[in-house]
Amino acid sequence: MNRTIQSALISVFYKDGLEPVVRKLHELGVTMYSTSGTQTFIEQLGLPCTSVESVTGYPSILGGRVKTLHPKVFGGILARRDFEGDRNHIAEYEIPLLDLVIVDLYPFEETVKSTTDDKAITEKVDIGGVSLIRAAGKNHADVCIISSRTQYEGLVSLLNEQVGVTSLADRKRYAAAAFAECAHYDVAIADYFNREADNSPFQLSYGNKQSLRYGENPHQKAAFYGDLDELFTKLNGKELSYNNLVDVDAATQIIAEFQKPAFAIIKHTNVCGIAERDTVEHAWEAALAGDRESAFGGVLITNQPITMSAAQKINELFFEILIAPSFDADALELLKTKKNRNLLQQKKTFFPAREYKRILNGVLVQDGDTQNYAEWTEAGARPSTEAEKQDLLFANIVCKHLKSNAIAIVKDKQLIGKGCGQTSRIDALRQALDKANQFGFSLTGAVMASDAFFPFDDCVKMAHAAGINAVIQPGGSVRDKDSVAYCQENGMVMVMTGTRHFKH
Ligand SMILES: NC(=O)c1ncn([C@@H]2O[C@H](COP(=O)(O)O)[C@@H](O)[C@H]2O)c1NC=O
Repeated sequence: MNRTIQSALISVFYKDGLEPVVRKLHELGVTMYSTSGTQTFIEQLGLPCTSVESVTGYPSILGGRVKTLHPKVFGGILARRDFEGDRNHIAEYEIPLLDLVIVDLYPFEETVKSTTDDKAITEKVDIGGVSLIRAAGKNHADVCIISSRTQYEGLVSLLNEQVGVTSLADRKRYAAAAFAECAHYDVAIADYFNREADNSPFQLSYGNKQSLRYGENPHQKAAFYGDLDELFTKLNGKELSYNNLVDVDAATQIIAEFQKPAFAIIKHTNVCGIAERDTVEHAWEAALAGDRESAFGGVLITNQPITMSAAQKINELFFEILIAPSFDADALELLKTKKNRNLLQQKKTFFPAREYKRILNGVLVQDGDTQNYAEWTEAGARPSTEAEKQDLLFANIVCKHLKSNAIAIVKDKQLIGKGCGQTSRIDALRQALDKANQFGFSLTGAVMASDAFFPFDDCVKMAHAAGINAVIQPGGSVRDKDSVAYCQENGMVMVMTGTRHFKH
C-alpha cells in the first residue's frame, strides 16, 4: 500500500546532511515535528517546525533523557491506519499521526572510542531514539523509518521520484535497516557493559557489508563486513579480493611489530621475505633477496614512506598489493602505471586485540597474540652476543607470524629461510634450510627460531650441522633437557622465551 507523507518526526544527533531532507519535506508541504536541537537547526534554515513539547504538553526533562517518550508521540507512530479502534484513540486523545520518522542516534560507539569516562559513555545510551526507530519499524505498514544519516540521500531521491509517496516495499526495506541499526547499537552497548563479565554472550555486529567478487575460490560467495576506510586509503588498483584481504590482514599484523625501517612480503598469509634495514629501499632489497621465487604475486608491506628509488626497484616485481604509510608523489606515479596493482596507504597500525574463528557449531574467541616473549633465559653454552640477540628477537617475531609448525632462519635481520605449515617440526626445519640453500645463503652466523618447543634434539642437531649456532624457542617440552644439553655441549646459544606462538 502506498502512503503519502504528510507529517514527519525528526530527531537527529548529527545535523549534517539533514538540510536537503528538510528542504524537500517542506517543499512537499510536510508538517515537521522535532526535538529541541533538531528544531533549532530546521528553524535556522528558515523552515517551519513544531516542537515535540507542544505535542506532548511536557518539556524535555532530565537533561533530555525524556523528550519524545510520550503516548502522543508513540501513538502517532504506532497507530494502525486501517484499524478502527486505533483511529478512535487517535481522535479521542488528539494525537497527530506521524508518517515519517527520521532518527540519528546518540553516537555510543564513537564515545566509547573517545573516552573512558563511564558516565559520559552511559549518557550516550540513546533511549528515546531507539524506541522511535523500533516503533516506526514495527508499524512499517503505515510509517517510513529513516534510522541513519547514511540514508538521507536515498530518501531525497525517493521523495523526488515518488513525489512524497512511499510504497510498502520501500517502508519494509527501511524497517529492515532500522532493526539492523538497533541490533548493532545494542550489541555495542552490551559489549561495553559486559566487557569484564565472565559469562558474557558472544555477539558481534558489523555493518558496512562489502560484497566480494567471490570467496577463497570462485564458486564461493563472500562479503567483507568492516570499515577498510578506517585503516587504508586506496590509491590505485582493482577491488580487493577475499584472499587479498586475508593477506592484507596478515601483512598489517607483522609490520605492526617493527619500529625501524622494515619491509615484508606475504604469500598466503605467511611471510616469505622480511628484513629490517637503515632505509626502505635497502629493507626492500633484503626482504626480496630472502626468497625471490615466492615473492612473485605477493602482498608487500612496509612501515616507511615509499621513495622513488625504492619504487623503481619494487616496480620490477609483479605483485598484488603494496601497503605503506605514504608514497612520495613520483613514486606513486610510477607504481600506478599498472592499473590493477593495489596501492594502499595505511592510516594507522593494526593489531587485533581479539581473534575469532568459526569451528564446529560455534566460535572460538581468544586474545590477539600480542606478547613476544615472557622471559629471556639463556640456557645454552654461552649467552647470546648483542648481534645474535637482535637476530633472535627478529626471528622470534617472524616465526610468530608463520603457520605452525614453523621455523625461521635469520641472519643480519633478514629472513633467509623459513618452513611453515608443516606437520612435523623437523620438516619445517628441512624446508627452511632448503630455502636458505636455494638462494645461496651461508648459514654460518645465522640464528633459528621455533614457534613451539623442540620435542627432540633432532632440530638443534640438524641446525648445528648446517652452521647455525644460536636458537630461540619457548621451551616447555618434557625433553627440553636433550636440546639444551646438545647446545651446551656444542657451543650453541639457546634462548628460552616461555611464550609459545602456535598459529593454526
Ligand atoms: N529521551 C528521549 O526521549 C529522546 N528522544 C530522542 N532522543 C535523541 O535525541 C537526539 C536529538 O536531540 P536534539 O534534537 O535535541 O538534538 C537524537 O539522537 C535522538 O535519538 C532522545 N534522547 C535519548 O534517549
